[in-house]
This record gives sequence, structure tokens and C-alpha cells, in this order.
Amino acid sequence: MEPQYDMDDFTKVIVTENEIRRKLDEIAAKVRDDYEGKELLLVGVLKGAVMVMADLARRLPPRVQMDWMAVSSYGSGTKSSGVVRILKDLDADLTGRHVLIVEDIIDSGITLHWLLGNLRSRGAASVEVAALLRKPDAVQVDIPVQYLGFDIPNEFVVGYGLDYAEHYRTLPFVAILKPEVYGDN
Ligand SMILES: O=P(O)(O)OC[C@H]1O[C@H](OP(=O)(O)OP(=O)(O)O)[C@H](O)[C@@H]1O
Ligand code: HPA
Ligand SMILES: [Mg+2]
Repeated sequence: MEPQYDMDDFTKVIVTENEIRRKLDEIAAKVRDDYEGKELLLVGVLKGAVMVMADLARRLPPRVQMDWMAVSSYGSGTKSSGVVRILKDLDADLTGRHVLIVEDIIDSGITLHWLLGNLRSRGAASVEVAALLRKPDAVQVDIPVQYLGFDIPNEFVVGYGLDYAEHYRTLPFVAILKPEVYGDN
């Protein structure tokens, strides 16, 4: 199939499709080990985590369960508003469950900090975090990340679930968008 994107839209590819695939193999092996004999509930954070959730979950035994939460702090811009809102809550009751939050990116850390507090108050047996990307130079709140993919530079990135104004989520890689594509939002 022909690529459906134009490489001219990006200044740089930060993480390639192959690097993502290999990293998810590694992370999944650790998760399988760590949760052997336990029932695991993956909690994906909509919408950015859809790709990493789908690809990580398929590397785990089929008894793993998936649930979804939608929270938003970015709206359509490139900066966190600092205010986290629940747009869709979980269906599952977390009491006694082993929960692994699956995220695409830790930027300021505000979303995950809030989410960890929220989910930990629901009586889960354990709550851990798997995140594909982290921006160490942007983090305002430190997040305990059990499974981390890549530390990346403090630039606005798109692809593999990450959007700019809902676009570019479908790219198979993570890239820096050219500033002229989004202006100075
Ligand atoms: O560490 P932070 O600064 O809080 O940023 C990380 C969060 O921001 C993005 O979500 P967004 O609110 O853009 O919603 P989306 O997943 O639907 O794009 C991303 O998917 C993370 O959930
Ligand atoms: O760099 C980013 N790109 C897209 N969405 C995001 N949400 C937090 N950080 C980012
Ligand atoms: Mg977003």
C-alpha cells in the first residue's frame, strides 16, 4: 500500500515504525512476566493511546481486558490547559483489579498525575503506567512509569495516536510537524 502521508509535512521523524515495534515487543515481554498468573486490566486513555493500546494488547495473552477513559487537557491546541476533565469514565469497577494505564505520551505529566490519583482512589490492587513517549524537559510533575518506550525532545510531535487538531493520529511513526503546518498556536 502507498503511504497516505507527505513526508514534507515533518521536520524530523523522532521514532520510526520499526523502533516502535521493537520497543513494544520488549515492553510486552516485561508485562507478561510481571503479571503472570494475574488478571490484567489495561486502561487506555482516549484518544491518543488507541494505537499503543491496540499494539501492546495484541502482544499479551488473550485474557487481558481493555477499558477506556477519555480525559482532555489539550483541546485543539499544542499546550496543556492544566485542567483535566473526564469526558468518558471507565465501564469497569476497579476494586481488587490489577490496572495498567496505557498512554501515548507524558508531556507535562498533568494528565497522568491526575489520572493516577483518580484511579488509585477506586480500590484497585495495583495501578501502574505504560507510556510510549516521555518529554523529560517538559515534565512538571514526576510520574512513576513502570514501562517507558522513549524519552524524546521537548517538541510538539504527531503520529501513532498523537494529533494536531485531530489530524495525523494515523501515522505509523512519531514525527515533529513543520511549524508552518500549525502556525504559532
Ligand atoms: O502530560 P500531559 O501534558 O498532560 O499530556 C499528555 C496527554 O495529552 C494528550 O492527550 P489530549 O488531552 O491531547 O487528548 P487526546 O489523547 O484525545 O489527543 C496525550 O494523549 C496525553 O493523554
Ligand atoms: O507533543 C504532543 N503532540 C500531540 N499531542 C500531545 N499531547 C501532549 N503532548 C503532545
Ligand atoms: Mg491531543
